[in-house]
Amino acid sequence: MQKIVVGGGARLAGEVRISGAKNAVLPILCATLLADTPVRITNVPRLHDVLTTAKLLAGLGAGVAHEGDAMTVDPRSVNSHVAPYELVKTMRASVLVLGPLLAKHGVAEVSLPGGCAIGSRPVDLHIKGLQALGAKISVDHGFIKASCDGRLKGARHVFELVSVGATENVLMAAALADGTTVLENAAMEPEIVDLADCLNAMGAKISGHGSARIVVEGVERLHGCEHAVVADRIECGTFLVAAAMTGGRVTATHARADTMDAVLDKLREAGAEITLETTADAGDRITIDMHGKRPRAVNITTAPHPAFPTDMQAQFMAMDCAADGVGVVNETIFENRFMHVNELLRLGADIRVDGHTAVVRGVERLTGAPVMATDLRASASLILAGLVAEGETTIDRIYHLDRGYENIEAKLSALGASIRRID
Ligand SMILES: CC(=O)N[C@H]1[C@@H](OP(=O)(O)OP(=O)(O)OC[C@H]2O[C@@H](n3ccc(=O)[nH]c3=O)[C@H](O)[C@@H]2O)O[C@H](CO)[C@@H](O)[C@@H]1O
Ligand SMILES: C=C(OP(=O)(O)O)C(=O)O
Repeated sequence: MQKIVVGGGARLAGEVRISGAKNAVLPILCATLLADTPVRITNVPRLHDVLTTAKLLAGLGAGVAHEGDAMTVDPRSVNSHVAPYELVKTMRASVLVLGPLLAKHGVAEVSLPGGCAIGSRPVDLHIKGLQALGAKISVDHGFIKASCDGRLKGARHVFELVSVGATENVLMAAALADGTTVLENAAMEPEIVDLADCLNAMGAKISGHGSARIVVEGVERLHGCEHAVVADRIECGTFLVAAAMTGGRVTATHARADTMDAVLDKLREAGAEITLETTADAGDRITIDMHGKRPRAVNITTAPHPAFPTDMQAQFMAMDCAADGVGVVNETIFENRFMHVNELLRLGADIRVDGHTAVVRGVERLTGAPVMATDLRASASLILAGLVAEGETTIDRIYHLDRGYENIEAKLSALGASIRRID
């Protein structure tokens, strides 16, 4: 099994190009099932999760073609409505074919995704939202079985909790429903905005996306379009934290600063100078300069967008481990998203966990050690800690990392990090 070896001590400097967002491209690829002509998606990151989604779509019968950073999906040949356990278990986002298959074909069978390392992750809110649009749904032998007579019907639906995936599934289904759907307490993440923008380019009539109230006037058909995936704010944040921890100066290009307010504010609080520049051909350029200083520890509380993202919690915890002072980290989204703590402790960190709160006392020096990645962002946090630890840190189970980071070792090497992949 492959591992990543990180040597500590280099101060990062240079430019890094940010890829398209994993959490935007996955729902968008599922949304292509709603169209009746081919959809071309660009700025597609090369990620394992994208390959899994391509396999899932091909398994449903869609034509899928890759060409550089573009993917074209032809949904006209779809002839199955089953998302099998083998694919869903490796990628939870597979459940996002439920709404599109149901709305377009009137029937869908999707394996229950189950939990994962970060928590139990139920899909009850997806099911309730689709039922509000008139779907008949049962859970049987580990599968969600959904059907509807004719078109789904527009309705007003209030989500009990803010859920990114449930908002996406119901939004996609509502796009082809008969009548108007109003979604209240909807998630406001930038990836939802990107999905809605893509659906609108396909002919949908969606407004209010990016707010907690989304209005969807259902249409009878959606057509192909070309859409460029929004920049990955979590990948970008991860590189900015790497620069902050190493006292470096790094410019992230092709980024979207307006999706990253909470993260940029916390980096400023940690002592970083942040400069933003909008360009015509390279998106936003976000420069972080620590002027060689060690970061100050910061407190963070994760919450739905626009608050601090749970997907950046592990990386900021890694920063606090090596920072000056004490940082308190509150995780309010997932019940079990502290799996990285025990691995960070192996590198010499000082962390006390009490329920959903971790108190992190920055230490002068972390020390390299063999560690194990437990989930995607935990893997990233271990790389970050390794960048400032004395000696070498070897990270096992890096397949998690390949789900969501495109070429992370090449991008970090280009910034001067000592990092390599070994078999
Ligand atoms: C592919 C993708 O975009 N993944 C992101 C998405 O995951 P995902 O869409 O799975 O996360 P949700 O926003 O749905 O989860 C938020 C909370 O709601 C709970 N919940 C969710 C659905 C449901 O039916 N019932 C329920 O109780 C979850 O257990 C969790 O506690 O948003 C998360 C929160 O920003 C991110 O960490 C993930 O990176
Ligand atoms: C938790 C994440 O992804 P997923 O929902 O695909 O597991 C993530 O991107 O950090």
